[in-house]
Amino acid sequence: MIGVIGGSGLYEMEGLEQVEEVVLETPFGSPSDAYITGVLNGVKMAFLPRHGRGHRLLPSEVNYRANIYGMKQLGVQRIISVSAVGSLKEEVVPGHIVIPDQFIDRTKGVRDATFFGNGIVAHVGFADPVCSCLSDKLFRAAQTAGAVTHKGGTYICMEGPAFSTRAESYLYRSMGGDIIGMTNLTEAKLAREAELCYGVIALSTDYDCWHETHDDVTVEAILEIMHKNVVMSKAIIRQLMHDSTLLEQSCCCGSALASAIITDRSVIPAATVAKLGPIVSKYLN
Ligand SMILES: CSC[C@H]1O[C@H](OP(=O)(O)O)[C@H](O)[C@@H]1O
Ligand SMILES: Nc1ncnc2[nH]cnc12
Repeated sequence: MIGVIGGSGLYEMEGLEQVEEVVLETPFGSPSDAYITGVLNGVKMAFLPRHGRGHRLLPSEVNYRANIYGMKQLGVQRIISVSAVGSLKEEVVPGHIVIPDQFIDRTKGVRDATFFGNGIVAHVGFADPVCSCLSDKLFRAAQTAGAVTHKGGTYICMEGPAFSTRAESYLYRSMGGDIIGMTNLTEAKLAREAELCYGVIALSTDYDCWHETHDDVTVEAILEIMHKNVVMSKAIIRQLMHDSTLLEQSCCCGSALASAIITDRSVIPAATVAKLGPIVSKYLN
């Protein structure tokens, strides 16, 4: 099953058949909203609006653990994130798509970004934080759907909710950032821990506040361009469902925990084992 997490401007997926609304509770609390499951072009899909329907949750308030855990419970193996981002590069024009392959963490540590703790320690590899196979497919689907698409790029993940200062925006450019947003890094970490492929369709909406001849970013400007971009992101997802290799797994996302759990199995508390069951059980027996 394919999971789609819709960001700013993408709160529903049209065109699904056999639609069901699934309300889940997880050991990590409530996901952002009910999951919408269904079938798109013959492929099973689960959709979740990251900020909830009506956009009620700040980037720091989103319960990323519950969202990813819920996807795992539903049987999802690959997650596609659709996100609005600011552009930090002249050539990433608002309206373009970026399929990022790196992140720089500028969050402030107030988010829960691991499933581990409470008696079980694991350190997953995160050198390549997105699934390159899924990202390749997203790139091809975006190009076929007619979007100007940039393959690869570094996503700066800031805490927000206020946008960056001009000095920060210059700094992020000098650090090699290509795009900036507030959500994807946390999700990517949790998806890796849950052994799910994770790929991003980033929709460039603005030039943040570094560009001399473009206005500073505002929510109004983002939403104006998002209305057009959301149509494109839906077209890309529909296109992706036609990819006959979509469900083939040639990456190693599905075994990310194989050498990551360091804790002696005999000392892991039973309650922790129960809580993390869908994620770790195959390594504890
Ligand atoms: C509404 S603009 C700022 C907001 O948009 C992006 O969210 P998402 O990644 O969910 O599309 C950005 O990260 C901020 O949360
Ligand atoms: N300039 C920006 N900064 C952070 N998040 C964003 N999302 C869209 N545009 C953004």
